Amino acid sequence: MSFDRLGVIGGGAWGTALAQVGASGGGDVLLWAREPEVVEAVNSRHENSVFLAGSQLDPAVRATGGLADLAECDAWLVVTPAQHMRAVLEAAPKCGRPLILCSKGIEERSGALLHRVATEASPGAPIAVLSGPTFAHEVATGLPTAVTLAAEDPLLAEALRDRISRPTFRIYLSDDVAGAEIGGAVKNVLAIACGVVDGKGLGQNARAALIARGFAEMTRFGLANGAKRETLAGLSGLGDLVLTCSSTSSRNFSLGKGIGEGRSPTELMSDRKTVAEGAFTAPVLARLAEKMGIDMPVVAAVDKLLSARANVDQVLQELLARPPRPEVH
Ligand SMILES: NC(=O)C1=CN([C@@H]2O[C@H](COP(=O)(O)OP(=O)(O)OC[C@H]3O[C@@H](n4cnc5c(N)ncnc54)[C@H](OP(=O)(O)O)[C@@H]3O)[C@@H](O)[C@H]2O)C=CC1
Ligand SMILES: O=C(CO)COP(=O)(O)O
Repeated sequence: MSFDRLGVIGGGAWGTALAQVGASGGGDVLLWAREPEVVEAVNSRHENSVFLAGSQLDPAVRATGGLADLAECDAWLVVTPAQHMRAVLEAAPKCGRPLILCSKGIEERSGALLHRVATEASPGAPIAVLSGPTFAHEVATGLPTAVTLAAEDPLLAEALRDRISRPTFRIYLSDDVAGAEIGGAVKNVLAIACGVVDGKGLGQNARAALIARGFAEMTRFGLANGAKRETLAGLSGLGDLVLTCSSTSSRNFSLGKGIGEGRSPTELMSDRKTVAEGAFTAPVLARLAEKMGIDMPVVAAVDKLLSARANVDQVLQELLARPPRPEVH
């Protein structure tokens, strides 16, 4: 298996940063973006001034607005927002190229993890998942980063790793596709909660407690959905949780911070062009947890805040009034 020419589906910050990684080792990359101004900026000025301003791209990254052009590529990195992945893959040519799913979320209407969505939209395509603590702007400038690449087929995983990894973009392999996806999806919801704590001025003790208790929720949900404990404790789970819960560089954390400062979630969401995936994952995750009988109080609190069924003081009071329980269960 060799993947000389990579396709990237999605011209947001992360798709653009991954395109840069894919080109930095000397291979060609074709980036599909919906917006003509992104295609034009990448092809004529080697930048994506809309979603990743300030990063100079390798000239080997070319952009297109035509999904059909991806048929020329040997494998596709799929980097659309989670809720748009199905529609974009359904519209893409059906040529069975390996798909590396790089988005983080759960499909709202089906409750499906993204590898299931991709399997349904692109039947027969081999699937891998790339996830981890990866702010796009840091990756695009070549700062050291490590990720999990999960695939059921070890030969596919190794071939993809050999094509994509760089000294500053280290790839650790796994066979736990569901585990890699669940960590990335759940941490976005927990990052909103940590942003609320910051915006409300609840202190760093509270944030650390939320990260640890949030990790317990991620673990319970993951284990009930086929994830391995060690994947959840690795880069794509705990690693990404720590990154996203500690920085205003995170869109999810910033959304939560705004809510904690007293702004309305609807107003905050309508103002944004970039995606805060946790806002779409929270309702479906809360619904799945309730249906499966999995205790996820922080996720439920974020869902209530986003849907304006409760305010910050009310969810805080509810969380603090929960009966005492053993830490490990
Ligand atoms: N940014 C990051 O640091 C990281 C992001 N991710 C994940 O990558 C995924 C993409 O995020 P990111 O690159 O940051 O996105 P951005 O917020 O930077 O950009 C939004 C993206 O959404 C696309 N989009 C908007 N509406 C649609 C639609 N109807 N159909 C298809 N695409 C649409 C935009 O395409 P268009 O240009 O055509 O408008 C654009 O590519 C998310 O799941 C995110 O969680 C993962 C790791 C790191
Ligand atoms: O997934 C990310 C870092 O790993 C990016 O986080 P945000 O989407 O919250 O910005």
